[in-house]
Amino acid sequence: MKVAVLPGDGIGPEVTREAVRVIEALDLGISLQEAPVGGAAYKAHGHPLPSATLDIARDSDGILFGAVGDPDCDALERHLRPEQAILGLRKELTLFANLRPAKVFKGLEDHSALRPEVASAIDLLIVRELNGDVYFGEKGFRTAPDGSREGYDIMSYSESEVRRIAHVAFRAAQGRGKRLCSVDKANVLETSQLWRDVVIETAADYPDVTLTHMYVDNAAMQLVRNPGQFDVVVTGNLFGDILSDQASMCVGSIGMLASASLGERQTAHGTFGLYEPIHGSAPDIAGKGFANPMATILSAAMLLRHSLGKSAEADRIETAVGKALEDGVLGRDLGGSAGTTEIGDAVLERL
Ligand SMILES: NC(=O)C1=CN([C@@H]2O[C@H](COP(=O)(O)OP(=O)(O)OC[C@H]3O[C@@H](n4cnc5c(N)ncnc54)[C@H](O)[C@@H]3O)[C@@H](O)[C@H]2O)C=CC1
Ligand SMILES: CC(C)CC(=O)C(=O)O
Ligand SMILES: [Mg+2]
Repeated sequence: MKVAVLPGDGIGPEVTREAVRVIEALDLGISLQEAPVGGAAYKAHGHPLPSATLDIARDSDGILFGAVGDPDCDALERHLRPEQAILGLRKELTLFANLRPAKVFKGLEDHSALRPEVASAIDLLIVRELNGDVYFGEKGFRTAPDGSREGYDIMSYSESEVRRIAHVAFRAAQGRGKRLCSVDKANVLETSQLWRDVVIETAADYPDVTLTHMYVDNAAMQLVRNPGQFDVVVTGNLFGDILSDQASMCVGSIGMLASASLGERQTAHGTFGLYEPIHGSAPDIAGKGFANPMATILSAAMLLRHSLGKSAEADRIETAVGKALEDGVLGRDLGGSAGTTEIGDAVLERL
């Protein structure tokens, strides 16, 4: 079993280190190969996603990814910016289905941005499309007829892109509470109208799943009003990006939400995928030793479950994280004082 480890920038290496310690402690004979990505790769090799890194990622059974993003690189041309590395990996490896589960761990109810009785009901899965939408459309700057500057990014989805993510979401709903809410902006956007039409067509294959639709502005509101109403949410790349950061605060912190990005490729052990916390490189706290590594540790659990066929070990990691939280091991993001390594130690002790 081969895992590519791409720590990236900012807190990426700090949180990835803790997840790697957890994987190593399980002693599963996994071979870990580290490679540079993001701003770190740009500084060392002149490109945020060097071809050698992409080869290591492609050649693995699964990828553990930290985060990319470096304020020093914000003035670079778009194709050289650190963020292009994660976009490039998702696109090059056809990882189109991003699963972002959000559930309140026991004991965290009081640490949510919501009232405890509202937060405690959260157990949802955001299925975010990852290969299309405005992130990958034609973009650029142009001069308007009056001589002023314009920026543009084309939003589009093809029928096949919507259909394949809809199938993933319906199947996920079948394995959970059998309720799927498709989030779009079909009252304004043609991209969303197509999205809605294709999701409705796909529903015919899943008569056991109840499908509803919600506009994204309402969904943002419902997520804080009554998040317990959601089981599986399927949405596009941009809306899913935003709603998942919002969901993270509903469960307590962005430092808690893990993710899996999957495609269709099967390996000898499971489905090939990339696993990363939903947060970014957090330059504001990088190097200070108090980034919460739990989202990355939980991402490692998803890696074991989906890509390496190690469900029992994934359960062990999730249980250990839950126990650490119940025992009051909380990072600063959750109102506690535990540092990055201390949180890693606490999870390891409870494995
Ligand atoms: N997949 C990726 O690699 C992503 C990269 N980014 C990049 O990261 C950089 C920073 O972006 P931001 O908008 O600031 O988002 P961010 O997610 O990095 O940080 C947002 C806020 O949450 C806090 N935070 C994030 N993760 C945390 C953790 N594990 N523990 C405790 N606090 C945590 C940060 O300190 C910050 O105040 C940018 O360059 C951005 O493009 C952003 C999101 C995803
Ligand atoms: C940095 C972006 C490309 C991605 C992002 O914010 C995310 O995937 O959550
Ligand atoms: Mg994001």
